[in-house]
Amino acid sequence: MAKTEDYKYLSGFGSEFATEALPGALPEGQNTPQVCPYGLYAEQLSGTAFTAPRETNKRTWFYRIRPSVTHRPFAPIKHAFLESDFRKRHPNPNQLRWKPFDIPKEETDFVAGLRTVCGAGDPLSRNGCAIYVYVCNASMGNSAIYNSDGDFLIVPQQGTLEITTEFGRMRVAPNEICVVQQGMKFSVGVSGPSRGYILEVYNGHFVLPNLGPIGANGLASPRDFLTPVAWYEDRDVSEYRTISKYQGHLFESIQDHSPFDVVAWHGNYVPYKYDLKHFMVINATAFDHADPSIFTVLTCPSTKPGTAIADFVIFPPRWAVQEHTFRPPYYHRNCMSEFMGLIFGNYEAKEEGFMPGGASLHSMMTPHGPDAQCFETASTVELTPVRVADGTQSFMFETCLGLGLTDWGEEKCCKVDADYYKCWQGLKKNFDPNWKPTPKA
Ligand SMILES: O=C(O)Cc1cc(O)ccc1O
Ligand SMILES: [Fe+2]
Repeated sequence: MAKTEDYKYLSGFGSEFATEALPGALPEGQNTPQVCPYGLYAEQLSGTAFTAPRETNKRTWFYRIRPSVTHRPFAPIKHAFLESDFRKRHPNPNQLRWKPFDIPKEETDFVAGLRTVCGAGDPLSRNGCAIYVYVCNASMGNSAIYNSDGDFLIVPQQGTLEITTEFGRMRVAPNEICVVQQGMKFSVGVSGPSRGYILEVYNGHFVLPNLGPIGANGLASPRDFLTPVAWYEDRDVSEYRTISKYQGHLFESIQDHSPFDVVAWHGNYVPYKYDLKHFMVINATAFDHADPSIFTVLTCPSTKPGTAIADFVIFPPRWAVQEHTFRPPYYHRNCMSEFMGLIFGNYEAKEEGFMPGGASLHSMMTPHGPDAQCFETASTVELTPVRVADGTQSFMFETCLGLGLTDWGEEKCCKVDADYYKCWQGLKKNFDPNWKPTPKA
């Protein structure tokens, strides 16, 4: 296990980075010299079409000990809980809540611990998204994975992930998130029972949301996104396994060395992490409840303006100060699908039942909102300035797509809380046709 001082990062979102683990390993003035410094091979990883507009064009140049192509053929491997057919089951429009997902007792690494909960679209036409939980307790050892289908946004809930990538090493603890984009090889180390959530997008890459009238600063700041510095190992082993998730299925190929042999790289197509405590919270300071989009950390846009394939939204600790206002989330019906998870603490609209390591899903147009207990309290409480969500962190993956559940998500996980709907049944009729406004003093 690497020590804390071994983790070094470059700061910036969408930046052009250049980093070398040996001095002079990056060629000067060109990408593909006839012979690269130190006898390295040049290899480009493209994250967008060669011809994508300059503003969105993403690629990185690796200088590595051997090119990635030195592997034996891919062979399919089975995984009981990965699914990419989101129309297999009959649709279920109900509000769903899951109790905390179990972490297996038997040895399970990050890949074996992936479970698809729900999703939309498909990776072949590069349209859609998928939501997973991971539950594991063992490091990946001499194996790595890359996702040919899309980008992974990983949200650890329990246990710190030590992620070795071709770019370098990142340590990602609960209350931090990381993004490992399409095609980037990574291997996950853990030091105990670990659990978290993953949002996968097939369409494109995550970007920071536009700030509009907020101005040039606010929400997640570009400088707080961290990308690892170059790190390599020159390690020959008899069997190193590289797994590709390709068209929703896993394939493995064997090679005789570690794929983490990139001595230097430069480019703007990179993995990154972000600590949620840096989020600069903006919210209503006079009255009413601001829509949760005000808490968007990252968004994967669709081609429809302002409409996301998926947003990653958090509910961070903050002050609530609104006057003459029902402060918790309002009751609503949304044209988008909302999947929520809880990293720690509790969520203001549901003090009970929604637990760390569990989840909820409120699908398109399915009504939801505060439970009966929350409504009673928030309708009568004195409206002094109060801290909300202190010591807590919940989040939402919100998508414009309809989400289909998997067998594991709806049944095999055995965590669906059949009593969820009851939390709203106690909402009373308070209507009084003779009601009169209280005279102002
Ligand atoms: O449903 C939820 O709990 C998420 C949510 C929070 C909020 O503050 C406003 C709308 C909304 O969907
Ligand atoms: Fe909602």
